[in-house]
Amino acid sequence: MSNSSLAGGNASSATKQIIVALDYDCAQDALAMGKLLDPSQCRVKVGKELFTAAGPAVVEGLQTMGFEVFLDLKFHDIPNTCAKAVKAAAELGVWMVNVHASGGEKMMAAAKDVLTGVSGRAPILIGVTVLTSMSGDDLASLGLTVSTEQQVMKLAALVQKSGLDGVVCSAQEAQQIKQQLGRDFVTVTPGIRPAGSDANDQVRITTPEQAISMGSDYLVVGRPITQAPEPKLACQQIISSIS
Ligand SMILES: O=c1ccn([C@@H]2O[C@H](COP(=O)(O)O)[C@@H](O)[C@H]2O)c(=O)[nH]1
Repeated sequence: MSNSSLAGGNASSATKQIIVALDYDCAQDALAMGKLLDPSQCRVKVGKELFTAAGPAVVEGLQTMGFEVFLDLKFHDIPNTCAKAVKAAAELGVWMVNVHASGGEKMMAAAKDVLTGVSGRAPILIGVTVLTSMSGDDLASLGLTVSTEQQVMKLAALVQKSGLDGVVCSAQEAQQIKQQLGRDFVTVTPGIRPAGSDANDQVRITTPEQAISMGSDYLVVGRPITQAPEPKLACQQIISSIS
């Protein structure tokens, strides 16, 4: 069974819906947080800061600890370069990888195509729609005169047309995406904030419970866990709140 067929519509009844964002500047801190977490209860995300600082070795280290890794590098380049980056990610054995939907259909289709030639289990490939840190005003400053919801839906449809498995979006848009693009189309939602916690630089936020009720498949949670006084407890509380 491919990774893709394990995702989407099945995920809401499965475990491991929490993806902890390990936004650190060195492998040591990321692996130390990994030791506090349980790979049978959550997945982890390696993003631009950690990967740039620590490279593929940190991905391998987390995999050795038993974690499935979402490599969140949001590739956005010409089709050939983007596809080769996705292939390199697949060869690292990551569980999920992403590209920016605004790279367009040709870029996304090339990224999907390259995975057919990868030996072993291909990663779930998703497209980033509108960053959860962005508001309608931010879109307007880019010359986009549509609402965030309209832009997310437009890009999500393009992601699906390009053959990818799903999208990164806010949980606020997850319900509409599921209604229009089908329940098997995966929704991965950052901007998760337990009630009372600081929004930081996030704009389109929901609580974990709201995200699940809106149909989100995977909830990306960083600072509410990694900067909590007791990260292990914070992670367990979020898992309990959606179980
Ligand atoms: O639209 C997006 C896409 C990616 N992210 C990433 O998710 C985490 C969120 O971390 P928090 O500390 O919970 O805010 C972070 O790694 C982002 O790069 C996102 O927030 N929004």
